[in-house]
Amino acid sequence: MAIRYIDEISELKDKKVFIRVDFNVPLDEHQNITEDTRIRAVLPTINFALDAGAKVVLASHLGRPKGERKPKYSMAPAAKRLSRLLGKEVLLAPDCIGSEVRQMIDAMKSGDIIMLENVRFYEGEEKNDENFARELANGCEIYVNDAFAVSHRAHASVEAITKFFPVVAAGFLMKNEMNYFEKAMQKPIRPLVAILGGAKVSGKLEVLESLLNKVDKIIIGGGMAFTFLKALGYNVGKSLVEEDLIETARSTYAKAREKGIKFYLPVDCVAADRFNPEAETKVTTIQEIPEEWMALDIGPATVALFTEALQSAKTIIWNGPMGVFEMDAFSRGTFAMVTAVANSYALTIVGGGDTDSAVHRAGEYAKISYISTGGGAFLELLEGKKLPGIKVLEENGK
Ligand SMILES: Nc1ncnc2c1ncn2[C@@H]1O[C@H](COP(=O)(O)OP(=O)(O)O)[C@@H](O)[C@H]1O
Ligand SMILES: O=C(OP(=O)(O)O)[C@H](O)COP(=O)(O)O
Repeated sequence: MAIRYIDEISELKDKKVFIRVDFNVPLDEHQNITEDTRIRAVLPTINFALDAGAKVVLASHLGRPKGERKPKYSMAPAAKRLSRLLGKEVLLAPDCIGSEVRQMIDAMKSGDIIMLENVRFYEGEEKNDENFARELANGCEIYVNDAFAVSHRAHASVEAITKFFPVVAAGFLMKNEMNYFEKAMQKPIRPLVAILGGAKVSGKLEVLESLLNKVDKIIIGGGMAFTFLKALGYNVGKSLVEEDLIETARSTYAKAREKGIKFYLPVDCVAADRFNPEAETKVTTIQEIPEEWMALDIGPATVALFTEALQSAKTIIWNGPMGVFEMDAFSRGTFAMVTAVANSYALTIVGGGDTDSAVHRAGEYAKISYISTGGGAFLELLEGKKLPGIKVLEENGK
């Protein structure tokens, strides 16, 4: 079955519409939201429901409170920011289930909006517990999932809850995420180039394996490049290497070559004598990384090589920074790649929290075709997995 979207529901007026959003946003030590992209991203869905006269009940998690009610994980800052963005009062419920919440919802009028407290204050959420899901539905009549970033989790507010609604649909953010993903991966305009970086080799090797069946070129930068370089016999000093994955890296590289996929690895780097913003640094070739030093960014020759590799690309997908971009001394490679991707003529799709933040910091946000709100969810889609939250929408669609 195909997914039904919120604009295909015939009657929203006066209906209690439960919208699962992902307001898992970063907060500073004073509980101020430092980045509200995920809240802005669901405004079209919320506004659509409000304009249609629905009574909107929003549910989200924030952080990992592990089934306990902890004030620092309250949805209060998110509700406040949403209220400002909508220019409209957003009431924060004292909980996500229970009689008081139910009374608040029953008293709602058309065009009202309520934010429930963090669904992860209950263990039932992550356990995908049906009883909790039934309570969480709070007597609402229509379920909408617009929480792409958490759709890889089979949790109660994402999966089990759909059993308790006669009408189940997806929101516009979900639609965008799926559309861009399909454009890039199902029917890509070729050449399709994948750029992978970041630190988590273990998580990304599986992604890479499945990408071998789809892409024309692979560019590997960031920490994960050094496991590959070590597998190819280079001495990479103290650079990040996942020793137990060296064999897998070697066979992945060999498979790529067999398939005729161009596989780009760094040829030079910014090496440092320690993992510190004040470290002594120098640009070296990959062959010359000093024994006790570590590579924390790609070097200028690599930037030139990778930029050249992107020239002919018609579709680019990117996850993971090229270096430790949080420290100025090791940020040039990542920012140079942001520029190269932003100025290419390709359809460009970026996913992952750190990559997203690098694009924002470089001020190139507007030039990227699509920035996914999902990190883990985006990677699981790339791996070819069916996300539980999307599967239930398909099963309950049209
Ligand atoms: N050469 C490197 N050595 C160590 N860490 C690196 C290196 N390059 C990038 N990183 C780190 O990788 C982290 C991001 O990795 P990851 O979480 O896999 O990416 P994303 O969040 O975009 O999916 C960043 O914090 C960055 O500092
Ligand atoms: O931030 C999220 O995912 P991400 O860090 O993979 O982008 C989602 O809100 C999921 O959170 P979780 O990884 O605690 O289940």
